[in-house]
Amino acid sequence: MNTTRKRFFILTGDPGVGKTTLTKKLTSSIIEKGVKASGFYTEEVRRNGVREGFDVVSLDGQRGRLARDQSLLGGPVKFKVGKYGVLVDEFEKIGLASLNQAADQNSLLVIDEIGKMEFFSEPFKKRIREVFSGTSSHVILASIPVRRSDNLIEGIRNHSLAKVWLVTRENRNQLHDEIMKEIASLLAVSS
Ligand SMILES: Nc1ncnc2c1ncn2[C@@H]1O[C@H](COP(=O)(O)OP(=O)(O)OP(=O)(O)O)[C@@H](O)[C@H]1O
Repeated sequence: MNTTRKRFFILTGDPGVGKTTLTKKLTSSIIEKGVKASGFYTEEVRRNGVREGFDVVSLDGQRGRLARDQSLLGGPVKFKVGKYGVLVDEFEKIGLASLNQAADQNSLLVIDEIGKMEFFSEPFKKRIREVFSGTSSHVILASIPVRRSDNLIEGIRNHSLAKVWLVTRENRNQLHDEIMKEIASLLAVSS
């Protein structure tokens, strides 16, 4: 693989705009081409229309709790984002572990998302620094929040190997084909 070609595909956009949905569609399309993929998604958890929190789901199908409304967690909560308590241990067991299993060269690493909740995990931050150091040969599909200016996230956004797409309600249905073309060309599979 050409080592200077952009291979960090980054989605950003407002909360709820469709980054996870797009990431899932792209990942399925890429796996269908026979490319190996690992990593995780974060998914909203709703009950009777009310958001209770978020789950972390690895590409190999394991699911854990990333965060829950604090009222649902008995006892004191160490890590909080708004009304949610973040379950760092559960995130590490599923999300971080899925990045550590990352397969060989030319495989896809899915990281949805790199945000405030996930950053309560120091080992996750360390792993993120490693995978974006440019020394591994993974193709990365990741999402980052649009409004957060953390040094590590800014470093990813401005990385010479990164290409960033702003996902909006207007473009979210077109982006799949555009991004798929780039990833397919990089991995030498048909789009
Ligand atoms: N292309 C689409 N067409 C119709 N509905 C969509 C589309 N993409 C996402 N949605 C809906 O919008 C909601 C939020 O989508 P999604 O979870 O993918 O957003 P997100 O940007 O990942 O959110 P978050 O910032 O919370 O991670 C979901 O209910 C999903 O079904």
